[in-house]
Amino acid sequence: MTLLPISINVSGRLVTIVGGGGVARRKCLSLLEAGARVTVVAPRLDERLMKLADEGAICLAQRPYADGDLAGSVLAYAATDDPAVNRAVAEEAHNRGIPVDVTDDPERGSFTSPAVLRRGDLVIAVSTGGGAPGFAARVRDDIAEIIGQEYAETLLILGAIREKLLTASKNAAYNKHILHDLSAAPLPEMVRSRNFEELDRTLARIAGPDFTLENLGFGRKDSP
Ligand SMILES: C[C@@]1(CC(=O)O)c2cc3[nH]c(cc4nc(cc5[nH]c(cc(n2)[C@H]1CCC(=O)O)[C@@](C)(CC(=O)O)[C@@H]5CCC(=O)O)C(CC(=O)O)=C4CCC(=O)O)c(CCC(=O)O)c3CC(=O)O
Ligand SMILES: NC(=O)C1=CN([C@@H]2O[C@H](COP(=O)(O)OP(=O)(O)OC[C@H]3O[C@@H](n4cnc5c(N)ncnc54)[C@H](O)[C@@H]3O)[C@@H](O)[C@H]2O)C=CC1
Repeated sequence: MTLLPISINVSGRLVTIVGGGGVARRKCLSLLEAGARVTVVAPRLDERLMKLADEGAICLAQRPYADGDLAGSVLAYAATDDPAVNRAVAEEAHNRGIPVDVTDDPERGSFTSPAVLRRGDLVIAVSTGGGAPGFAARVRDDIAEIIGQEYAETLLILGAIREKLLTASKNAAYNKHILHDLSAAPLPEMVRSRNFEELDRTLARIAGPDFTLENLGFGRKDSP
């Protein structure tokens, strides 16, 4: 399958997961990380999901799926161990125009879940189009060896520079040129080695003398 990767904002929105086993748990934890309001419909619950329901972190309908359960959801997951139930969930989702991940039958669904690496706001998602999900996780782990926490810190710095640049000057071509050069510079390497003097010199050279870590609101020694 050739799929289109997109990044969806589910913050504060309702997402329904039908099924409450290990697969549902994995989807649920990613959804909570992204700030979704999650409802799980399943007669039998994984221990972790049960605990989340007890804590009020998710809503629970502890019963078999019934047509209509997807009302008001922006996304749906069919994650039961019963293919007929997953098909019924897929059908309701398609009828309502709700994107659905059919976890046992990707061709029937409208999206699949990638293996995800998060470094702060930096998100790296790996998909094999359903070909070999375990391999997607392995590729994600390989990337994690290369892309460390310094990329999250670099992103914070670049975000602050971008905001300052965009407020200071409306010259889009000039800003684009600076941001391009900053993105290409070895900033993550400098952050990793805590070489903040060189980082400051590089920022000043590319963006201008005002662009020091201190001026951007980052304390020196513990920056950013
Ligand atoms: C289509 C998709 C639908 C979806 O769920 O979205 C799907 C479907 C299926 N997965 C199956 C098996 C496994 N899935 C994993 C793991 C993950 N599966 C994920 C996604 C996806 N799995 C979507 C495609 C993603 C893509 O290809 O890009 C990950 C990446 C993300 C996530 O789940 O959030 C997560 C890694 C999470 C992490 O580590 O962070 C492992 C490894 C393990 O468990 O350790 C195994 C066993 C090894 C193997 O089979 O490879 C089976 C057979 C079930 C059976 O045999 O009964 C089906 C059904 C079928 O293939 O038809
Ligand atoms: N996408 C993925 O990453 C993977 C997908 N799978 C597929 O996902 C399915 C689920 O896997 P697990 O979570 O490990 O299974 P599991 O056996 O741990 O959980 C199944 C869940 O489905 C619920 N369920 C059964 N009938 C239901 C109904 N009528 N309405 C609502 N809920 C119902 C059960 O109460 C239980 O909570 C498997 O059948 C397999 O095909 C399996 C492994 C990985």
